[in-house]
Amino acid sequence: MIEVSHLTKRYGRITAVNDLSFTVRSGHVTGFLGPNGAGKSTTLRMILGLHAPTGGSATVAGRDCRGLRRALRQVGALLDAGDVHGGRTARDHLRFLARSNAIPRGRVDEVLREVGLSAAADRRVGGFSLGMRQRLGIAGALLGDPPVLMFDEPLNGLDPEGVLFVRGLFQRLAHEGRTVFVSSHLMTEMEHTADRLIVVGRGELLADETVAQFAARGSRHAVEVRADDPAALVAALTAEGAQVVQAPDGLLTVTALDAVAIAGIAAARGVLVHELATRTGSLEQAFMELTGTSVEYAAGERA
Ligand SMILES: Nc1ncnc2c1ncn2[C@@H]1O[C@H](COP(=O)(O)OP(=O)(O)OP(=O)(O)O)[C@@H](O)[C@H]1O
Repeated sequence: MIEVSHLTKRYGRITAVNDLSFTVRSGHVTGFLGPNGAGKSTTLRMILGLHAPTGGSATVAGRDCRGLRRALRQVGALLDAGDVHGGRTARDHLRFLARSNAIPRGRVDEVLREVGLSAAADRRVGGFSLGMRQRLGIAGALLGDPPVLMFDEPLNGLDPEGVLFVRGLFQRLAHEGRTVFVSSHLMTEMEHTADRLIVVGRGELLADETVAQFAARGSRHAVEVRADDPAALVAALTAEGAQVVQAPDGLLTVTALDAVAIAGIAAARGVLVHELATRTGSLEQAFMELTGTSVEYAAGERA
């Protein structure tokens, strides 16, 4: 279990993480989702004890990771797949990690096999593709057989086979009762990877729920309506509790009432409906709606 309590990190005037509190449970794959610059990497680094928080605390299995000895046995992490000495072979890199964490040498070949890198074990990491580096990083996280695992954007650079493989691996680790915490800035990646989600924007918590609960936000229906007297229809629908947005061309987007109810209300008021269409939002839309005001860098944004 990972517990984050009122965690805050400031870099000068920038607040990267702001009073963040959440719990990551064992036995689940939990997605850590947020747009670029939302503070995910900074949070992961603080959980691992690599950065000191400005305020608050983070613990793994009840313990502060700062100064933890043989840390890879408690928590395995992939933070930056590029952070490996390119001149070393994959096997040498893992042997070095194993030695410094008092992990038996035999474990190196086991994890290489587990991530599908046995055939490349004696090749220099400098010649690895991004996907191979990700696999090597995952092997490093698995090395100490830890109960808690954290991965920062692990699906970056993986081909479709690699993505499926990693998803299967995360599910298996969770079924074994481990805590699996996976960051991403793409909802589409997390949709089939995680079963719980912690969503952040501008360093603050926006949602902490199951993927199914999050999906319920995404599947909220909106009904688009065109009518001969939009103003009268807006008044009638709003009186029935609907939320209505009117576009300059008269198109009404209605939420909180379904198409049948809207047609009935229009008929009762003698308003003629020309067009009535139900639109279903995607999970990606729900994510964008939730994080829309917290995106640090948006297309078309002026400095
Ligand atoms: N060492 C640092 N010095 C100054 N600002 C920093 C530092 N590290 C991070 N930041 C800032 O803190 C904020 C959060 O960054 P962070 O890398 O944690 O976000 P992220 O959610 O991981 O983003 P991404 O998905 O782009 O990796 C950003 O505004 C970033 O510019």
